[in-house]
Amino acid sequence: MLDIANLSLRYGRHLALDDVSVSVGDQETVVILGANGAGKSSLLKAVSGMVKTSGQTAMSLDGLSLLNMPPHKVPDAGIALVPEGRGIFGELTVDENLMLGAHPQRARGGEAARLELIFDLFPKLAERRKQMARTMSGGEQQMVAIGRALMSNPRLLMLDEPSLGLAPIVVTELFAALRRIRETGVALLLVEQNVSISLAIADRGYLMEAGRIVGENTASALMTDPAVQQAFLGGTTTDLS
Ligand SMILES: Nc1ncnc2c1ncn2[C@@H]1O[C@H](COP(=O)(O)OP(=O)(O)OP(=O)(O)O)[C@@H](O)[C@H]1O
Repeated sequence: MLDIANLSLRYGRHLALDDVSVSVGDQETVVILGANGAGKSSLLKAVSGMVKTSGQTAMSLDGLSLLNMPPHKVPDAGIALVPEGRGIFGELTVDENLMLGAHPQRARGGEAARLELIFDLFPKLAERRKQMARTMSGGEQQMVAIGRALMSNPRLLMLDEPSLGLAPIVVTELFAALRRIRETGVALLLVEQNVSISLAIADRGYLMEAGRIVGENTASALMTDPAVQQAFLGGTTTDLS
């Protein structure tokens, strides 16, 4: 579904992404693993049209080229991003934040059904619909950010470090919701440093280092890969079943 080939990206003289090729199949969950500064956020920003690529980059969703697509058109193509830091509007209520996600043409008419799905996934939001977002906990704000992305009726949901700064029990709750979202048929492209829990919901994963893809395998193979264990996991795994 999402095909990225030979993606290169520069910030001035700094080559942040170097010949990166990544794909996400229909309804597939794919995780990009890598240390700080590896280029993970830049990859998601490139797909969202928020940064310009260079070189021989090819990027498409079901054959529709994403290169040169204006960023505000990307949600119309069926791609939603939950950015690092969430990007929600603190002075707006939960409902207002959610409705901001419903602007693409593909989301029109389905707002009520999507709200129902979101409140089923995150009952805490249903109880706090009129609450100002800035007064909510970090975990609840992340739920608002994911909910807002779902309001756009995406085929591909991209998440940039959704677990960042959250307590383990909240992370477990969020990832259980992500697993349910994937069961609704939405493909997920997940950038994470919490390797254990992200591999637990993923089909496949890529390892990224200094702007390059240095490994790729099924999630189960990566989970037991000694190199991954040593670099990220400290010998532990998470069971979400
Ligand atoms: N706007 C920018 N201008 C200049 N350099 C940037 C910019 N954004 C990112 N970089 C650099 O590009 C590299 C990749 O950054 P990126 O944020 O994509 O990495 P990351 O893997 O997501 O890291 P993190 O987990 O810390 O967010 C880093 O060296 C970073 O300093």
